[in-house]
Amino acid sequence: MDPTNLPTRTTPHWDMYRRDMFMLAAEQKHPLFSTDPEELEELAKKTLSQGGWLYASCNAGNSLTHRANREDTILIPLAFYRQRIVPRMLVDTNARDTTTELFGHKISAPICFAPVGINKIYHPLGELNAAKVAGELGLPYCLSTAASQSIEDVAAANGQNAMRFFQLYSPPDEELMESILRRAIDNGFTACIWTVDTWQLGWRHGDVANSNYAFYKGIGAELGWSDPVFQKRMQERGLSKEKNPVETGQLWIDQVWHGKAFSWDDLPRVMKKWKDMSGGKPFLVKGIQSAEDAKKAVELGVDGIVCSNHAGRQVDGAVGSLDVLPDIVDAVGDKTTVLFDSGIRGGADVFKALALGAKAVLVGRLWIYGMGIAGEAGVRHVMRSLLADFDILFVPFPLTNTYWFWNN
Ligand SMILES: Cc1cc2nc3c(=O)[nH]c(=O)nc-3n(C[C@H](O)[C@H](O)[C@H](O)COP(=O)(O)O)c2cc1C
Ligand SMILES: O=C(O)C(=O)c1ccccc1
Repeated sequence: MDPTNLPTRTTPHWDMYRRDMFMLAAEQKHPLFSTDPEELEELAKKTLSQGGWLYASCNAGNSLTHRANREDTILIPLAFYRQRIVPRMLVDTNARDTTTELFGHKISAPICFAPVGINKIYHPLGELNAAKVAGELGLPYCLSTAASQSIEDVAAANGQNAMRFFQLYSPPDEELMESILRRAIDNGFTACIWTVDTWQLGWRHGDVANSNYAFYKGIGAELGWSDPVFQKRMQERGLSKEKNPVETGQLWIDQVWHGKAFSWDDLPRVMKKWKDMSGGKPFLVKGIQSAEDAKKAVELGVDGIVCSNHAGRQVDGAVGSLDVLPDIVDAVGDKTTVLFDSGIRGGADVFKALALGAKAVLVGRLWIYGMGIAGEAGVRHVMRSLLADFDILFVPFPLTNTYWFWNN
């Protein structure tokens, strides 16, 4: 195929990445690394530090939930493997356009960067790599409370007009919570995503066996170290970041991620705080896997839910996230914005989640591995590959309602 002869479109140009790949072939060069997710994983395993690889790849227990997110078995086809697309031909797809709106913001595709903590274990610049690429591609970026770069630096890397969310692990210390929310709001974070499935970490054998908890060694406390209220808390204990990086790192993690489970009664309080402080910006809960919980969250007034099982890292033996999406969409899809994550590895997966009713998806491990392999360029490569892959399958969505699907 003549790479200069691809159809031209106005926005966005995801298929340009296909052209870039063709051009490499013409120049006898190769892409940065394979775009096949399985090979990506293999390469990440070889390239990342042992701790980085373990932390990104470990799942709860026997990985049953992680596998349920994607895997087929002969007897019980599950999740992404069960859902199949029925391709239809000779539909005019030349005018396809992946842009969509999320909470009033135009984004260039229904794909967001999932919140991921302690990115410095993958690359010295950590979160800045992903925030920058997200801004550049016009995709929402979500910053984790357990980040290893500050709110301010991430916002600057993400860019002025970029859409960014703040993922909250809520500290019981109200003054501290207000302070981090204030900084997020002042730095242009337009929605709060409260994660409710990780009051404590899942039991991940690889991490347990290797004592692989970087946040307990002083990585992942950047939001605290750069926070005036947390700085006060350090001083009260006679600690400083410079002299006591490990203790203050532990103090931060113990504060924000205290192992104390909140309940539904806490939701209105946390949401009200964000709403009052931000002038009513969207508040979402992340980690919902049942229609009943989705209904409860909607009754309490959330603006959105993230149907997610944390990539299978929390409850071993839980249902596949895609398998529960239809029930959740059925229960609340007309009342709230339903986002989806856990197990997205390619364009067809994004397509399936959207076809089952998600408004957009979040992606985690794909770009983590890309970052671990090749920093900012690795994130860009993985995400442009995902977009190019999605673009091929994408047809304007009114059409998809009529013909996209086969399952069971
Ligand atoms: C290494 C790693 C760290 C994560 N850290 C966070 C976090 O700090 N906060 C959060 O809400 N979710 C966190 N998650 C979950 C992701 O936001 C997301 O739900 C999940 O990765 C999506 O599945 P995928 O990786 O298969 O795309 C983390 C996931 C991974 C793999
Ligand atoms: O590991 C995780 O899944 C996660 O959510 C997390 C929480 C705290 C620090 C780093 C990551």
